[in-house]
Amino acid sequence: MLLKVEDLHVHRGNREILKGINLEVKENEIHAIIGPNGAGKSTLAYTIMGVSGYKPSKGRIIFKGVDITNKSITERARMGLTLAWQEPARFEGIKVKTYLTLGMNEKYKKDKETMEQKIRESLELVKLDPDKYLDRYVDETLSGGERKRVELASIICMEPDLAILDEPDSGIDIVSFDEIKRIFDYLKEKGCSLLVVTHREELAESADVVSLICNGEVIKSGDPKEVGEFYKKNCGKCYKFQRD
Ligand SMILES: Nc1ncnc2c1ncn2[C@@H]1O[C@H](COP(=O)(O)OP(=O)(O)OP(=O)(O)O)[C@@H](O)[C@H]1O
Repeated sequence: MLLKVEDLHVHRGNREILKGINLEVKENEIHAIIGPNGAGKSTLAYTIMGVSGYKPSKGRIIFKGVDITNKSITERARMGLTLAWQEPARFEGIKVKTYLTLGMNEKYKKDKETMEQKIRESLELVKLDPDKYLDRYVDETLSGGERKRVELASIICMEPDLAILDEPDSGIDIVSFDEIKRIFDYLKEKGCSLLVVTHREELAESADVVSLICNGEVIKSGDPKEVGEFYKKNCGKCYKFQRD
């Protein structure tokens, strides 16, 4: 098992947001997380990554057999875990090509040609013309959607063991399901696992496993179609779907 989340409890302020989450992600698995607004999906993503302010009050996070619950975000990143934020970050003074090189998987860093080829390939996959974007800066001169595409390109260059993607397609204009699916398939083929928070039904249905989170708990996990149908049928009817 690549990732094991055991009985995870997380508080924000004095509210308990995650109330005993159990979740498993296998090697080379695309695992989607679905659920209503405010269910705790992003909180789970940030807690797994170890973002400051998201320290569990109870439970454990095991990654590649190692308990990472108390490890820093940098240590987790070094172990092969990465997170793409819902809101893409800005990096003043850093060009797209530099940004993509910074996190690049060592295996592509052996020579300049291999590096350049990988950078170009990643930009093409996220539908940004390399000739136009390589020398742009990753700051507010790029639109939010463009930065989000650059962030996806950086994950393609990085090929982490597990990428946590928080709504990878939100804010991206006319990104078709096929486009994002192609990126996922590419990463899977390279041996990455993905934990994807999404509101997009077709994206969740194309995953290997879907977990439904409501009110800080995993309500159902398993076959994408089954979990998706359960969600549609029950959303709004069950007390579990109501927020505190
Ligand atoms: N600092 C905080 N203090 C209190 N409550 C918080 C704090 N931060 C977040 N929350 C609450 O935690 C709950 C879970 O938020 P989270 O962003 O994880 O939900 P989500 O499932 O990702 O929602 P969405 O689908 O809208 O992105 C929300 O109700 C939110 O208001």
